[in-house]
Amino acid sequence: MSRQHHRPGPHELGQNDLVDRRTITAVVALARECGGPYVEWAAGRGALTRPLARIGAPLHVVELDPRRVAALERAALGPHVCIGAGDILRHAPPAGTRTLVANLPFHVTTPALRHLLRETHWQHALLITQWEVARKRAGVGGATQLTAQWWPWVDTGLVQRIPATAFRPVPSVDAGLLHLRRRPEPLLPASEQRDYHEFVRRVFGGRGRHLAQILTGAGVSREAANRLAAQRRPGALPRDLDAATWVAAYRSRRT
Ligand SMILES: C[S@@+](CC[C@H](N)C(=O)[O-])C[C@H]1O[C@@H](n2cnc3c(N)ncnc32)[C@H](O)[C@@H]1O
Repeated sequence: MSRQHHRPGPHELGQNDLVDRRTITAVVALARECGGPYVEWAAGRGALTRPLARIGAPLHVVELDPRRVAALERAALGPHVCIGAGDILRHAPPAGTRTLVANLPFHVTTPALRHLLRETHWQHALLITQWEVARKRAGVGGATQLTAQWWPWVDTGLVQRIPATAFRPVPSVDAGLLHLRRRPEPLLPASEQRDYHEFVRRVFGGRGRHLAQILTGAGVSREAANRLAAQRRPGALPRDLDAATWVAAYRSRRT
């Protein structure tokens, strides 16, 4: 078959569907708490879509696989549910969206997360990702550059571990439920996003034997770098900083 006519199969599309009732109930209960209108990315066969639709708030659904889209349309979930065929990496949640829910296809987790963080029309995102990804993104046991870059605007929390047996086909690793919340009161103004992102990139890419040296190399005053490093455990690295310390370090740059 030519590349042009290649139709990705279930594995390539990351079609590990949720089948565990308890997990579905927990995700939808949290979505209900966060409130609608809703967007669901990567809706699949509708394991989450159906109970989300029953909440009754507007629900905008995106799925790439045309067969799955057609099946969701046939399910006639109600006039408040809009089923869209499309790529989540290109989808912009409509203005007014409160909560975005996604059991993310594992192969696009990081690009989907990057894309989501750049989108502004959502307040909560409930994301199912591989367990290690969920832990890292939530800053458990060390934060990633991407998490640190968005922390002043988006708070992250790890809700629960989801065993691999909750999916069909069963993936090779467990998953986790990640909760991103847009901070009602950001720790930095949006106008500083670009400078702050660059600062975090410099710190993560910086050289130095210890944290104070790395921070100084990224432009933090020596005094502030020593003070912030002294508040962490010995041997701490940039990934060990929390949101408040990142902001304090950014604000302590030499002018
Ligand atoms: C892990 S399954 C989740 C399905 C369903 N939400 C569930 O929880 O059972 C991921 C779904 O994303 C779809 N998908 C894969 N890549 C996609 C993309 N780039 N944009 C939209 N959907 C995609 C797959 O076809 C699959 O239905």
